[in-house]
Amino acid sequence: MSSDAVGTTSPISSAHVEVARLGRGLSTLLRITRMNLRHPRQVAFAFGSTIVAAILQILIPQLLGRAVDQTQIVIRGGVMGTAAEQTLWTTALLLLAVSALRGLCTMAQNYFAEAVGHHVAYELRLACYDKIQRLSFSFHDRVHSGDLITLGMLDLDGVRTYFSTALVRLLLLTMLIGIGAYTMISTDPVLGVVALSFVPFVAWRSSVTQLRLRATWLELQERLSLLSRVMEENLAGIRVVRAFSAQAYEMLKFDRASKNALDLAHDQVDVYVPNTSAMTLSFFFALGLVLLIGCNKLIAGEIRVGTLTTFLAFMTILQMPVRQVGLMVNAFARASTCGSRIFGLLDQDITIRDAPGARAIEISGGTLRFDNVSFSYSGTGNSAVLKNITFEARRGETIAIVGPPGSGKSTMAHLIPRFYDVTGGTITLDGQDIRGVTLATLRKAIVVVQQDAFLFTTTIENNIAYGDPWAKEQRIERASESAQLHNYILGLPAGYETVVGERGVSLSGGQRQRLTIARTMMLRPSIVVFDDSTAAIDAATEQRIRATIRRLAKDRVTIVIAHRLNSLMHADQILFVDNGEIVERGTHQELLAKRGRYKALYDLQLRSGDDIVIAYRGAP
Ligand SMILES: Nc1ncnc2c1ncn2[C@@H]1O[C@H](COP(=O)(O)OP(=O)(O)OP(=O)(O)O)[C@@H](O)[C@H]1O
Repeated sequence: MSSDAVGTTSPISSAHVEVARLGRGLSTLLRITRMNLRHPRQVAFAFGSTIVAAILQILIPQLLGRAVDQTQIVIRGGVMGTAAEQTLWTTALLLLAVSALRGLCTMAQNYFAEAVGHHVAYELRLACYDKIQRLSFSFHDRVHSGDLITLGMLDLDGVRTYFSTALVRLLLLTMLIGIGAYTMISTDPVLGVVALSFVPFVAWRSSVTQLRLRATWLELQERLSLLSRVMEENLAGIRVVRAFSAQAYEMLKFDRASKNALDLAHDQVDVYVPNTSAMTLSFFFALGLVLLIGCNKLIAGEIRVGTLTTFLAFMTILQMPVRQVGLMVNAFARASTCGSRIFGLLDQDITIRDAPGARAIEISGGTLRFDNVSFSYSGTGNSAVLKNITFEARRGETIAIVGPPGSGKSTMAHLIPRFYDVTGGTITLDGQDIRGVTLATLRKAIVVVQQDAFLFTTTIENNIAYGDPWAKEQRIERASESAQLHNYILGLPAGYETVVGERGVSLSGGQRQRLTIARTMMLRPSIVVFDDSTAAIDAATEQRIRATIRRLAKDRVTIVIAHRLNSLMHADQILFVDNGEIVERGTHQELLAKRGRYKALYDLQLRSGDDIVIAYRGAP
């Protein structure tokens, strides 16, 4: 048990953890900064316009002070007054020009800073999407798709805003506070210190507020992600929900998740409101003190009205940036957390990939061989799902796999296109270990027709031609004919142009299956695995598809996984799998003659109405 778990963490070890976390945070920020710097022109324009905007902003209080002094001289009148009137006009025009120019510079700063952020977000979005396409199935088994969507939306936004709200703001605040403090203290040290007295307090409270809000914000993100997961699952399983009349239960689940998010939103208000008031109070307190001391100094003739005006204007100008120190600190912290999550995904090891020097697969005889194959999802020898599987299938042969639910049939199918890698033994295709050939050529040669028929939200034609988008119309039609779908499609008002999928025409389970079979037939694979893919099809249609599959099986290896024995009786070899092992093998006749598990299942299926699972258990 770790020391953390028993609550005896030593201060030294927790300090190490903190240092390690800080190191990781810094390296993440450096990595994001490097990505920003890959856009040097926009970065230079953003920083350049920030520097000019800051200098112009600092000029404004000084021009105001001068204008007030000149106004006093004008009011006094006389020759001096007439001369001052001219200068006052110049100062006023200068003030206008400086303000306008500062506005333009701030616009340029925002424009270029946002542009840098958006470019970086675009690059990261593509990199993440590309990585998700290539990551192994074992990764997708572990990570919920809702979490990946959160990563794509919220975390990317945290990195996108890093340049504008952290780096550019750091430069702006350093210049404004630094030059502002220097100008005020060098003009009048006492008044300068009093005027700046609110800065440390506001900067501190603003940082604390933002960091506390951030902690709750992260928690809120977790809770919102849970909320979207609940919603996603509800929508995906809407038929199950309705069938079980579980709306009230689902509503309760959603309400609970929603309430959790609401509680946290209340906590955020509790942090935000008192701290904002304290910051405002401290600013006005400092402003009052400056007025009090400034007026005394004015009466004593130590400073001019213009100087006091400059101080008050400086304070007003500084107030906003100082309050934003917290936003800046938060932007650094947010970018560090969001960035580390994104880089965590990008740095994921792709376990299933081309081996160094992998070559394109060469199909000659088209012989598939499992040699003493074992497999476990955890990657270790423990809890093996498959044990010592050995069989061979030659071109033109059909191998059928049958066995109780959970016995490992689909797992066997998933090992052939390397959705997972074997943990022991080898799988070869024409003598080439499938781990030594390129994945792209392997997966063109081997296609698995899955149990759940997934369709994209596009036309029937595009769905069928998914593996070969440039295929000619006749080929698409031939594929759908062989899947017994052509006549049905012609009967639809838009024919092959009918949009299917989530927002399109609904197809029945059987029609969806036939469409995926047509999609597979387009690829002309050397090995095709039908993973219980005719389960949702009525017996008559299944028989017609089976005839087609048999015709197609002539020049390829066909593997059929099915529970209905009439789908696989014709196979050249039937493997009866139980608990990850082949317990019986042979042709239909041979297996019947053995009078073992297969025969028991066959007898049961002859007597319609019995439960298939009883037969699996009731082996003689
Ligand atoms: N992605 C996965 N991660 C971990 N374990 C898994 C995964 N997929 C399947 N399993 C486990 O592996 C075992 C074999 O599953 P598999 O899907 O291969 O069985 P099957 O014979 O095809 O079952 P069915 O006939 O119900 O489709 C089961 O115990 C299952 O729980």
